[in-house]
Amino acid sequence: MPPMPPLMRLRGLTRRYGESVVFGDVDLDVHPGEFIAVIGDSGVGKSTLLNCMAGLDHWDAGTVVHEGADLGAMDDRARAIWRRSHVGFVFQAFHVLPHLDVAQNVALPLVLLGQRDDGRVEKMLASVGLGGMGARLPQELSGGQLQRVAIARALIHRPPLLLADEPTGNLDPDTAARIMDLLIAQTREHHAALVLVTHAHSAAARADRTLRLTAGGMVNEPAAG
Ligand SMILES: Nc1ncnc2c1ncn2[C@@H]1O[C@H](COP(=O)(O)OP(=O)(O)OP(=O)(O)O)[C@@H](O)[C@H]1O
Repeated sequence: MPPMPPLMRLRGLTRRYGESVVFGDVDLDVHPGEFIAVIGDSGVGKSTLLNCMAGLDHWDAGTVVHEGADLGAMDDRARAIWRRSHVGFVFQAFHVLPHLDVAQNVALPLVLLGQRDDGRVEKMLASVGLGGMGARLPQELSGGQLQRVAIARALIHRPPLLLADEPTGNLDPDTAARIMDLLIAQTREHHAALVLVTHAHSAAARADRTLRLTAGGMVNEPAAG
């Protein structure tokens, strides 16, 4: 059988600010359903790379291709439309909208895609441990609960690719461990690929593979132990 084509393929991806190269020559294949952890020194461009993969940032050389579609060839509008249906994004700072209640926050991707809820939001809230909390406002939630909302929102439209940028960075260690359990379990349940940027070795240890971003490209990080 021929090998499965990657969901997303990065080739020679390079990002500069003026004369200074943030990262260069990044090659990466993300396969359907796999969990990749990306680690690297502070400032090496992990968040920038993730934003490029989401089509939220631009790059200076190289390609990002998702299932044959070249993100670099799309204009901003086409990229936004692509992102809506194909990507879920979880940020360190939650990015939950304060004036919408929990259920409305989670339903947002469905609204943007013109899809019906069909009880999906309630089911999703229950599966992230927020059953019955749909009518609450974000200000009434803890940090861990806010990140559960963000995870539910990132997955509600069943995107094949979930990008998470330090999603537990603002949480205490116990809450962080529980949120990581949830993120991994939910990603697996939805058969999504997960690319996680993290400084936490405990989180990286749970990935199918760990890659280190360096100025010169992406290198395999040997498994610990
Ligand atoms: N507007 C800008 N102008 C110049 N350099 C910038 C700008 N924005 C970001 N940078 C630089 O780009 C680099 C990559 O930043 P990025 O946040 O992607 O790194 P990171 O690896 O995610 O860092 P951390 O682990 O600390 O979150 C940093 O060195 C940063 O100083």
